[in-house]
Amino acid sequence: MTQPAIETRGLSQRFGDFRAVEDLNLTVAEGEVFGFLGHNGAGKTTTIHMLTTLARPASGSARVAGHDIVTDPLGVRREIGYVPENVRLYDTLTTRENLTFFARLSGVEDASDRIAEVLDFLSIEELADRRVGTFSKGMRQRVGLAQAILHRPGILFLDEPSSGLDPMGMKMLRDLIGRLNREWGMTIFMNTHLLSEIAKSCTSIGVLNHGRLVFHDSIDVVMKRYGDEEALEELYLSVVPVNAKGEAA
Ligand SMILES: Nc1ncnc2c1ncn2[C@@H]1O[C@H](COP(=O)(O)OP(=O)(O)OP(=O)(O)O)[C@@H](O)[C@H]1O
Repeated sequence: MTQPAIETRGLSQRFGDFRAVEDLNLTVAEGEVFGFLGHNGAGKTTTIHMLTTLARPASGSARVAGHDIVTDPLGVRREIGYVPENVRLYDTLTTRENLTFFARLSGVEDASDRIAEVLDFLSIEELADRRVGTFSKGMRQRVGLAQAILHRPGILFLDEPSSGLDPMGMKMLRDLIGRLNREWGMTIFMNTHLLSEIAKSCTSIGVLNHGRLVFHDSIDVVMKRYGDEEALEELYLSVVPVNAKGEAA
């Protein structure tokens, strides 16, 4: 059996007395498109920060591509790509200059060939020699995605990739995620608020409520049990109770 792409055991994060992620036990198999769902402040970004080694957990452990996030963070970083919700780029540089800079930083060999390949894959050749400072959210996100996949990572983390995109941008992003998964064999871990995106893109889903995993199953099982996309909402509301103010309780 192949090792899981991601495996966490009792993974927890605290900020002072506040428990942002509590005792997370989660396995994501290789080749999955995993959708991580939850209300604002549920702990999704905090989880991604731990798994991408940007933050050290308070307790518990996790392995990403077989590497321990605490004892072997460089091993993890070599195997992953990460697109944060707000992609950080050098606004005065062009797309190509940004990508060249990041390629050098992460030791990518044959940087110019790799850059040409990702520009072509993402259909953004026309953005190559333009400064990114003037780009729309969707354009910036594609440059962020280009940066994240330059070294052909096995696992790609996306934090709220659909946020701020128009319907066309969302469709384009969904197609790209599908192609990265099918054609490049990437495992995708995606934080999202959007049930519709989960239904269209994901092979499995997890639901986080106030830092705790309250549901995890394959999309096939969910669809069989709940029928359609609307029923996903029913599932979500059944595992994340809502208080009188309409907030996750
Ligand atoms: N550095 C920090 N210091 C203190 N509290 C933090 C810190 N980072 C996150 N938090 C808190 O931890 C909780 C989880 O935040 P997180 O950003 O992980 O949520 P999220 O599920 O990604 O939400 P959103 O969908 O709004 O991005 C929130 O209550 C947040 O305010």
